[in-house]
Amino acid sequence: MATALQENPRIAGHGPARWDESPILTVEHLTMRFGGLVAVSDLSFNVGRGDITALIGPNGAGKTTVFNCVTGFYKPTEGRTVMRHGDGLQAAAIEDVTRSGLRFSESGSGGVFLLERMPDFEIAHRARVARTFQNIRLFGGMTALENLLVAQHNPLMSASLFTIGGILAVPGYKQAEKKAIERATYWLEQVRLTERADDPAADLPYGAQRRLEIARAMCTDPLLLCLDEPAAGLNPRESHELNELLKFIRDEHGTSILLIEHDMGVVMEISDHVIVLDYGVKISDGDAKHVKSDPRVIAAYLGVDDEAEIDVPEIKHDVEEVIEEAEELAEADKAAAQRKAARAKPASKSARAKAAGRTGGAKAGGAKTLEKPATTRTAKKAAEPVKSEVVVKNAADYPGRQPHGTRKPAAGAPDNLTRIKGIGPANEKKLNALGIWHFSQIATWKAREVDWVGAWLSFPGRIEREEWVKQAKTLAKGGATAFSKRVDKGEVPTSKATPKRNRGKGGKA
Ligand SMILES: Nc1ncnc2c1ncn2[C@@H]1O[C@H](COP(=O)(O)OP(=O)(O)OP(=O)(O)O)[C@@H](O)[C@H]1O
Repeated sequence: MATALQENPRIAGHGPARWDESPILTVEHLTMRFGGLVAVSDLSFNVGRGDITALIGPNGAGKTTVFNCVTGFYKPTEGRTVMRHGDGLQAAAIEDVTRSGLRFSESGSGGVFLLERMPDFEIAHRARVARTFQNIRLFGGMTALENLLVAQHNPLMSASLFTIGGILAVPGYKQAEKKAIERATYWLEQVRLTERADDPAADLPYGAQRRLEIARAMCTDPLLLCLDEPAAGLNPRESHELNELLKFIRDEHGTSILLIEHDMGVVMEISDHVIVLDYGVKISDGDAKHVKSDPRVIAAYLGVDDEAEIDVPEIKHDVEEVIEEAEELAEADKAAAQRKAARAKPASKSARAKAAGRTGGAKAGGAKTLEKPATTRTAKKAAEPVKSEVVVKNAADYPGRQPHGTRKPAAGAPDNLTRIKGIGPANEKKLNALGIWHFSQIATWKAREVDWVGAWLSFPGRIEREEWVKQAKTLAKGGATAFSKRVDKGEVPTSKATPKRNRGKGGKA
């Protein structure tokens, strides 16, 4: 059987691996339905041999579903997933296996494996695809070393000839056991856990448990390592160490890596190839540089919680432009107000007396006078569409109507708009620049305002899909949504921490 190292064109000096020329994994027209829900729709992509490939996308985009299909945890509704050992596309061999109804064919150092036809244990041990999970799944009561030995259960069982050969310590078994311990020791060293080899896995710190999971997967000697959010919960130092570990696995062992990750720092730094999903559909596919500047990716990420981690110069430019316009306007208004004040005559005696009378009335009448009902004129004014205080130069270029915005938030404190699902920190900045600070403002938007904002933020339709207005109505009344509760619990990173005392009413941060 060829090792990953021998198969890696990067290491063999054949130049950089190109995922379409030398794919280790090919996903073709993959569709996964759960009842009426299409979690993944007609998805195709290649994972390059010896590459680190990242699968990214907003929450619910379908990433884990793809992983579950590739690793045999789900049987896809439609589509073909091919794992290749050995060089080249092996197109003829793949067609032969597909037609024959077999699950795989192996020849010498090569082989093609139709993963959708194989059970998960066979995908792991025969197709040599290993995985880790979003939630750590170590054997907590076993030591770190034992976890790595259990991962090698298969070769040990084969060596014992599936009999009591292990207990009798037949030579083949002894040799296999020695190899298993050597491999486990090697990987413990690589993930810097040698000192903790005899500690129960559950006693290890979180970051160490994540590394141990990767070590355990590597003990199965995979050609493709699938990692589901390996950086989740890691601090910046641990994330950096993870990057180094993954690059080491790729460069020194030639293992191809398919990675789901929300941490864009990790994705952009180490990925050779990035595939972006949104609502189960591929929206971008290329190297990190290409994907980072793809407008479809920017639009998709504008709506999610971790968008701040994406470097999107286009947004910065937009925001700066709008803020600049707003500042110019404010300056002009201030100058006009000063000119008007200078021109104004001092108030007449009768006007002063009238004003004094009103004040006196208020004092005498107490709350009744202070809570004077709105006049017909003010009520009428409130019903009319109000011209926004924040003027956008090209407002007319967008469909619909610019919503009313105010230069300053009421009572000096804006709401935490990122408590609305679909508004991330970058969007919040753009909305603030537009004078939108409060849930109550978004709650008043009608279809025309939604159209305008959708076009201005460059993602038509998204606001309706995410139901910003509905969420804003609930939040404006001091209620909470399932998403805002997750933000309040700190499960979703946002631009600012929501203090506990403010989580109820309005959720000001
Ligand atoms: N077993 C299942 N049964 C029903 N629906 C499911 C199942 N697994 C996933 N889904 C749905 O499929 C969609 C995609 O989910 P998936 O977990 O693949 O997304 P994801 O991109 O991995 O999200 P996240 O980044 O939040 O982990 C979601 O709408 C989810 O609710």
